[in-house]
Amino acid sequence: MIRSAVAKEKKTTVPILVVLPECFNSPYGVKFFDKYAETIPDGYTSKALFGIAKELGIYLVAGSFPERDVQKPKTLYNTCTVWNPKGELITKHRKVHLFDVDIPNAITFKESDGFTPGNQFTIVDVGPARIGIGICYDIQFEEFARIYRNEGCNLLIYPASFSLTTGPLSWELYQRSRANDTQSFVTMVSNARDYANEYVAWGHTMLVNPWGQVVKSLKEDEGFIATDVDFTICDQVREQIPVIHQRRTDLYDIVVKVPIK
Ligand SMILES: NC(=O)CCC(=O)C(=O)O
Repeated sequence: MIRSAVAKEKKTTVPILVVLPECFNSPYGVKFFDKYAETIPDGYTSKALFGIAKELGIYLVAGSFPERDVQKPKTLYNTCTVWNPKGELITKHRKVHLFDVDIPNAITFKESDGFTPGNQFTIVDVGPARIGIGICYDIQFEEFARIYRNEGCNLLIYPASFSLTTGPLSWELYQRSRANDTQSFVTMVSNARDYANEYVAWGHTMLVNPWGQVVKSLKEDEGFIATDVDFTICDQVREQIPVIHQRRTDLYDIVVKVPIK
């Protein structure tokens, strides 16, 4: 839950943003995706999210759930929907990088056997926050986060469900790296750990600041983080260490190949 200290100081309405984890209405496993998939926005889960956002008057970055394509019902996406306080669907992000990995004696997962990848960047403005959205494995791709930074984002949100193999190695590392690379706040919001599931999530929901410091984090159990976020910290870091203006784009660059909405 994120509030703006700036808005509070100015005594304007304080936007409240709630973030849910990846695949929050379905087990995370290829064999489950088709069973749990719903069309957006007329499926059961969309209607519930619409109702909650409206009733509580919040912005809701609703983790993700399996989306069934309306035109091509066999096509499924891992999709994050974003709702405003009126209960309107303001945007959705389809996971761009699917979790296809093979680590011997640890984990083999082929998300692309169930989902089709999305093909776009997703940016949403909420009060002083310009939010770039990714889903879980999307965080491993630094160029993806860099594009959000170049587009002026100051908060990167990744609903997530890291594995028990990669979680201890890189869950915190990726968030601190992306926060440091982009001088932004970064959060990954995870499902709690549940050993009854075939895929056991790492947990450890976390918020990292633009200095790359962990602001708050949970352990593996169910829980939530509630905190104010002061985006002036972002401005300070960017002013004091102005790397964005010091890049040598005469030597290298990052190219976007799709229109950014
Ligand atoms: N749900 C996912 O995308 C898992 C990503 C993961 O565990 C990773 O290491 O990345």
